[in-house]
Amino acid sequence: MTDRKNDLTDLFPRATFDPDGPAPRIAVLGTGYLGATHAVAMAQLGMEVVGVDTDPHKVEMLTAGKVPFYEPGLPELLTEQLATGRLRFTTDVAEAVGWADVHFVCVGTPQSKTSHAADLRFVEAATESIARNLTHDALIVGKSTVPVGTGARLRELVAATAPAGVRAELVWNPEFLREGKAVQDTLHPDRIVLGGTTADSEALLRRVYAGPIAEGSPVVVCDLPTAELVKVSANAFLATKISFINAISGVCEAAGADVTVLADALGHDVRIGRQFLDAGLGFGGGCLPKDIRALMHRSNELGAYPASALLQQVDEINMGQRSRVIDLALEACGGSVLNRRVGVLGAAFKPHTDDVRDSPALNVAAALHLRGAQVTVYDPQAGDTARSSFPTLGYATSVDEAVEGADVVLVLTEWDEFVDAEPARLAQLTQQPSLIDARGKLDAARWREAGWTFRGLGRAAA
Ligand SMILES: NC(=O)C1=CN([C@@H]2O[C@H](COP(=O)(O)OP(=O)(O)OC[C@H]3O[C@@H](n4cnc5c(N)ncnc54)[C@H](O)[C@@H]3O)[C@@H](O)[C@H]2O)C=CC1
Ligand SMILES: O=C(O)[C@H]1O[C@H](OP(=O)(O)OP(=O)(O)OC[C@H]2O[C@@H](n3ccc(=O)[nH]c3=O)[C@H](O)[C@@H]2O)[C@H](O)[C@@H](O)[C@@H]1O
Repeated sequence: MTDRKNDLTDLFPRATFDPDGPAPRIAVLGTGYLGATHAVAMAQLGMEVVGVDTDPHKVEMLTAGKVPFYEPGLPELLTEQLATGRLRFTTDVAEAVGWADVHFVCVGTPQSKTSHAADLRFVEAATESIARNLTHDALIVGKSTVPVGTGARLRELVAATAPAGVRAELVWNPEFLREGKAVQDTLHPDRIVLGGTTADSEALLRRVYAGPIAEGSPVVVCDLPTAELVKVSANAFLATKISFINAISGVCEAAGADVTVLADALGHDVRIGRQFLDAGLGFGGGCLPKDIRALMHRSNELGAYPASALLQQVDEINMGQRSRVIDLALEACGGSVLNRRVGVLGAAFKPHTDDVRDSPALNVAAALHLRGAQVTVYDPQAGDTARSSFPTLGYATSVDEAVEGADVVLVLTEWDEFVDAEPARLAQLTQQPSLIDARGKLDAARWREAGWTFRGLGRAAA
């Protein structure tokens, strides 16, 4: 780190208006999936960065060059950026805030324990801790996903908390990265949304994102509520697209049509597009489910009932897919899974991550376990995270071990390892070769030829 003395009076304007002056120093509060990626990416873009977390274990790991979760490409970039001396991690928020010019808020906004609303305690605490520790003019940038209206309330908090004489602006710059592709999405975003900026803060953020902007990422400058709503609307639209195809998959099943071929045909229409039309077990993860529920809740608060009614249906259709897979498993075992061996392939909420937050796969596995099945789960990356969330399930360290002696095998996350598995060899390991493909990615003909009874969502039974 260079030892640059902070100028308590003009640092913010200097960083904004002088393109040849020192690049703004960045603090990133919260070093989870979003924040760790963001901190590393900001260093990669050439800025000096400090990542701050209240969890000393995470800070220790990141400082040692270890990413506390599985995200392809991130460990290599972390190691590279630590070596430049531009990137460091700390639990000392006062030191980090006193040092930085731009403070990104990347802490969690989980679903509240008692309602569909977002729990904003972490965002409030992080923003308050920034405002309280400011020693010079600074920009606070919200990146966490929040209900519309949050930024306006946080501005009041900052105004009430920041030391007298310090100029602190608060803006919203939501994040759209996908887990599994987080590095790529952060460095090459589809768009950069800047909400509630002044000319100064817009210029400063354009400087922070100069790399992606030069590469063509479009910048949308808007007011604070629009920026907050763009984020949750994007997730709500993606969720709606998935629930739409899952609703149609039910019609396909009843009518003897094939939902995968149908989705391909729909996707050729550029107005529709093929992405997010994979029918199956539905969406899970740390974001889509809680974000549509938070938007449902906020729409109700605002009296915007059509939005909440629509999202209620999207949520119900999505949760219904989990029940449909449980029903298929019961059916495959003759009506009851009591004392039956169930091999579960997949625990993560999607491939290329070890994230099991609201994972449909683990939800189905746990439901079958509750009905008396002996469930053995295998996931190439999410075994440890799954075990700590659902310690009562059985865990295997290979596909073979999970399939061994199974009465039915369920593919619940579409890892390549499962899609490319050898059906003939695996059939020999089972009690009876019975398979449920809940993600629609397996080649049914290949598995049937190898002797498997193959069932999937959205395709007629053979
Ligand atoms: N996970 C993802 O792919 C994306 C997440 N988001 C949004 O980003 C936000 C964060 O999500 P994740 O990174 O997944 O959550 P996470 O739970 O992985 O990370 C949050 C981190 O914040 C830390 N933290 C809590 N309070 C703090 C404080 N006062 N000061 C410093 N650190 C604090 C926690 O210890 C934790 O490490 C959420 O609003 C989420 O909806 C947005 C886009 C993508
Ligand atoms: O706000 C967030 O945190 C992020 O949420 C999602 O990203 P992510 O949760 O990483 O995962 P997605 O790739 O969107 O998948 C979400 C879920 O939908 C499921 N899905 C996806 C696509 C599809 O066609 N069908 C389907 O069931 C996946 O299996 C997974 O469970 C959004 O795609 C990101 O843009 C957003 O930034």
